[in-house]
Amino acid sequence: MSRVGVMVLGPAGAGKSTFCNSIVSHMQTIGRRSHIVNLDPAAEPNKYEFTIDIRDLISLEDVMEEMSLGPNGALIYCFEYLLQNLDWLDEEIGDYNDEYLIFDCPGQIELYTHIPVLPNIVRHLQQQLNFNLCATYLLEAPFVIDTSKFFSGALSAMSAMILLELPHINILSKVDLVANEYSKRKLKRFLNPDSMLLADSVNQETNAKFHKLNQCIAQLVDDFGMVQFLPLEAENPDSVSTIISYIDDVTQWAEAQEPKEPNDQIDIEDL
Ligand SMILES: Nc1nc2c(ncn2[C@@H]2O[C@H](COP(=O)(O)OP(=O)(O)OP(=O)(O)O)[C@@H](O)[C@H]2O)c(=O)[nH]1
Repeated sequence: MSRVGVMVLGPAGAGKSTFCNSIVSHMQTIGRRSHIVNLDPAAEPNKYEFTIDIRDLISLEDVMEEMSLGPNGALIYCFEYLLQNLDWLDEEIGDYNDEYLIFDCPGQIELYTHIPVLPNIVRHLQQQLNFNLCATYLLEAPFVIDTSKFFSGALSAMSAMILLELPHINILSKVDLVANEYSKRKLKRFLNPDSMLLADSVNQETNAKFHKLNQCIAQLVDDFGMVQFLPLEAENPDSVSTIISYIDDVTQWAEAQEPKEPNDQIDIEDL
């Protein structure tokens, strides 16, 4: 039997850690055991204690100080160090067999959009540790409600989906912050939007020389089936429970598929 894990991804401040905590609260309510695996070497203290914490292996602060690196360089260093010491992760994950592992990932989206650090960790979890994984990608609803930002967010989500090659669920977080009626109506258009209509609306706000480009981006987002988002209100148990049942459905569906041939690790030089 494979283990189940959910990767929680998205830009800084999108609500990833809050969502991880909401998952743990929900699991406690339904009597299912779950654990947070913190993969952010610069994480702040969290409501629920991390069961597994990358900072026990390496911390951003130490790397910045000892290697005289800035925060971004130090983050990459931490992940390369983790990749070289995956036996640490194997040991930490050890016997968590029937339990639900929630991987709280750093907000620097370059780690899964530009360089193959997280993809390689994902491959390791799948192939060596027999994980059945699902990726969730959070974007803030108040940000995305501006159509041009919707496309930039959808493209970053798509980039993560392509690089990680996992069953993928898009989530619009902080929907409770979308307060007035006009914005709420607008938000509905983004949950299951018609990207071509959205492109028309961006076209009304942008210079004509960009219209063809807007149309192409909308087509791309449409072609990749990136247009569905689930609304999340982290403090609302019903909203969290709906998303978790989607995650369950998607992971069970993925498990039922034919196993893929193991890929080699992705090499930075190949990108
Ligand atoms: N109103 C509201 N605020 C939220 C929600 N989810 C998260 N927040 C707030 O948004 C802020 C950022 O949330 P985090 O969970 O720390 O976001 P993160 O994505 O883990 O941030 P990084 O670790 O910096 O990448 C915090 O102040 C949260 O309380 C939500 O559903 N509604």
